[in-house]
Amino acid sequence: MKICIYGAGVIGGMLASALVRAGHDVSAIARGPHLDAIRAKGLTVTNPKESFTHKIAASASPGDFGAQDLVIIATKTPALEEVAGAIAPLLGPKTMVGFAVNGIFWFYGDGFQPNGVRLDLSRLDPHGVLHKAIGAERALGFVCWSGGEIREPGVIHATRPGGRVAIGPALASNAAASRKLVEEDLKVTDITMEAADEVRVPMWEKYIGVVGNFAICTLTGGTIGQVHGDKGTQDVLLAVQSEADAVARAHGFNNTGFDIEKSRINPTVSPHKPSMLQDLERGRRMEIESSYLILQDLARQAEIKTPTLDMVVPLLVARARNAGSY
Ligand SMILES: NC(=O)C1=CN([C@@H]2O[C@H](COP(=O)(O)OP(=O)(O)OC[C@H]3O[C@@H](n4cnc5c(N)ncnc54)[C@H](OP(=O)(O)O)[C@@H]3O)[C@@H](O)[C@H]2O)C=CC1
Ligand SMILES: CC(C)(CO)C(=O)C(=O)O
Repeated sequence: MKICIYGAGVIGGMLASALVRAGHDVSAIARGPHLDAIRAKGLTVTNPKESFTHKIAASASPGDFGAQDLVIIATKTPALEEVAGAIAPLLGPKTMVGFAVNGIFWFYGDGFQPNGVRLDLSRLDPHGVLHKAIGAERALGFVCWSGGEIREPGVIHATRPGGRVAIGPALASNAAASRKLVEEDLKVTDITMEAADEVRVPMWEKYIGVVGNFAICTLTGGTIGQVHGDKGTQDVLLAVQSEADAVARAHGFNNTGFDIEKSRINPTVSPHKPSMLQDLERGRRMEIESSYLILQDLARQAEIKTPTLDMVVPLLVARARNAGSY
């Protein structure tokens, strides 16, 4: 397949490497020193056990590549509007577009209406450019559990080998096409790729699992292991996760897998700093809208009380603003 990775950072780079190894014709949209390094030395993706370097076509300009079978957008969400403005050359009539991003998908409310809740997700596509330039008809969610960091331009380090990605369509009418893509066409073996007919299920599962870590690691500067290792910070992060779980339940997602007692008994010992904290430390824009403000919106729309979130979010917004990251 002809696959373009739009934003070959941590997640985009890991996916690009797995897709090259599965035999696909992979190109990457990148920019700055990262682009220069990929062009000069190839894209290197390492993990504690392996290292792969791939010579792939890379450019800052989508016009260099033409229509693709699949485009996977793996930028941070604040860049999505800009990506929507530039993506046209990569799109043919049958191109599917995957969104490998954390948080609530911008298309969450397309073809989905929970009983009794009036959804308004306009915050995630304020000028409607994602709907106009890409559209829910060709959109797929890629929910990624792998983590890592850009070690230096051109070099991505994954915390561990393998990983898990759940892939599913924005619209239920595309479930069969999406399942075929995952189960027959992608042929990725190094990462576990699962087809999800309703991608909102793994979206909530992942989101509820990280929404507490993101905020508390970012506010404290600690790793996931550190914030879980302290009962006080763990209590706060689990309270945020419980509130997110309540919103998911109000939308009919009753089995996200979140269990407050299990989360407490098995604290994560990960030395990973979540991507949001990495963004803060590197002065990059943070995913405040798609990971936090939207959750408050959804909670209010569903009349769910979120007292912990309502204390944590203003602190996070202030932290991000003071660092120039929001
Ligand atoms: N990092 C992680 O461990 C994980 C991240 N995620 C999620 O995955 C998504 C992607 O995150 P991550 O991989 O960390 O992101 P990164 O910041 O590592 O990578 C994004 C890349 O896209 C580039 N980019 C952004 N806009 C453009 C543009 N207009 N043209 C060309 N290149 C562009 C960035 O360049 P530049 O640096 O110049 O902006 C950067 O190299 C996020 O939603 C994140 O929350 C999910 C699981 C784990
Ligand atoms: C790797 C993981 C799960 C850690 O919270 C993540 O999603 C991130 O850092 O963005």
